[in-house]
Amino acid sequence: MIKRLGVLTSGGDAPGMNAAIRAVVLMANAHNIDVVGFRHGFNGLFEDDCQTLLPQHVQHIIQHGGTLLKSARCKALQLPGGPAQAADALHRHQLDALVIIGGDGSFRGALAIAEHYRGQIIGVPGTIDNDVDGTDYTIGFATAIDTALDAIDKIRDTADAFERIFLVELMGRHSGYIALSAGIAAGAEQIICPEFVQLTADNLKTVLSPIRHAQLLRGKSSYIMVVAENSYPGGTTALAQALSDELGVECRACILGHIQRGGSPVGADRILATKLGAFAVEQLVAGAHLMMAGELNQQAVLYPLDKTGDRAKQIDPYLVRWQQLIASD
Ligand SMILES: Nc1ncnc2c1ncn2[C@@H]1O[C@H](COP(=O)(O)OP(=O)(O)O)[C@@H](O)[C@H]1O
Ligand SMILES: O=P(O)(O)OC[C@H]1O[C@](O)(COP(=O)(O)O)[C@@H](O)[C@@H]1O
Repeated sequence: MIKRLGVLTSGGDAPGMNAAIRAVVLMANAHNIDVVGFRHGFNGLFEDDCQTLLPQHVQHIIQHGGTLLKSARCKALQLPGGPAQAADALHRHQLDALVIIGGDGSFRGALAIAEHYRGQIIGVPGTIDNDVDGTDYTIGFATAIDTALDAIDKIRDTADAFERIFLVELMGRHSGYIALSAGIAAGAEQIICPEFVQLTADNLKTVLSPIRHAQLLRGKSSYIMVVAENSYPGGTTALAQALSDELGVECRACILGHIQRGGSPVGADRILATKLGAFAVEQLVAGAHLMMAGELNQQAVLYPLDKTGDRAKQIDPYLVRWQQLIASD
């Protein structure tokens, strides 16, 4: 029987986290469950930084980016004794369950706490990277794509005017979901992400040949390469320099950075966050433990928390083939 539950947002913030907090609080309220929100991710457990969350606290936050509870990465949880200390805090607050809104890193932290915690734990996937198994999409991904797209469209205007080659670096840590999706939607000539190729200074040929081919075919014209972060040693600026040296024309790098994490969540993220936040609470009430509330084929599903970081989810093979086809033309 759940009487009190804790909720926190952890890791990289993602648009839609507020919508997820709102859904958790409103669904808990419908089940007469009290909610305590911990601030600054897991740090809130160590620093006793928390607040009661009532329905009026989550009114009109669905449209806001960021997170009402703040987010952070937490070193203390990774120190020896950290998970036990975090579990003690949950016991002290008499919490029967904890909802963690974050990515697979946060879920690893949750699993570490679970070894010492007597209550139930459930995850809700919130990260712009979409690199979590057990859910087709993570909260924040759709908004990050639209934000990146808006920027790339603008870069296209200036690239067209100057007939320049641009490398636009997008986030994703070690996954290419954002780069592939935004690159496809922007009509980028090339997309470079870890799933396609591991680039080094010695194997630039795969990147150079399509550019040279396009130059032969079209002459001087704008050319946009969307590059997932961590795709090249030294980063995208170094890659732009290496390409400039090889091609003898200036290639410009644009690092989009944290802009991709901000902004009002798009409709798809608000809906996903609402569905998964509400489902997480319902499933806790039904007894779920060490699971993530995800969505597969439009169905809310439970997925084992310890499998969410397996990297089994594949980026769309059809779009990969499409991109390879057009990159060679
Ligand atoms: N193996 C682990 N043990 C304990 N805590 C962890 C572990 N891995 C991640 N965490 C916690 O989860 C936090 C968020 O993880 P991170 O990978 O940065 O973000 P995300 O949840 O978005 O993937 C970390 O700062 C850390 O406190
Ligand atoms: O804000 P920071 O700490 O520089 O982290 C940047 C990283 O966070 C992200 O924006 C989101 O990643 P997580 O959701 O896994 O934390 C990554 O795309 C990026 O690599």
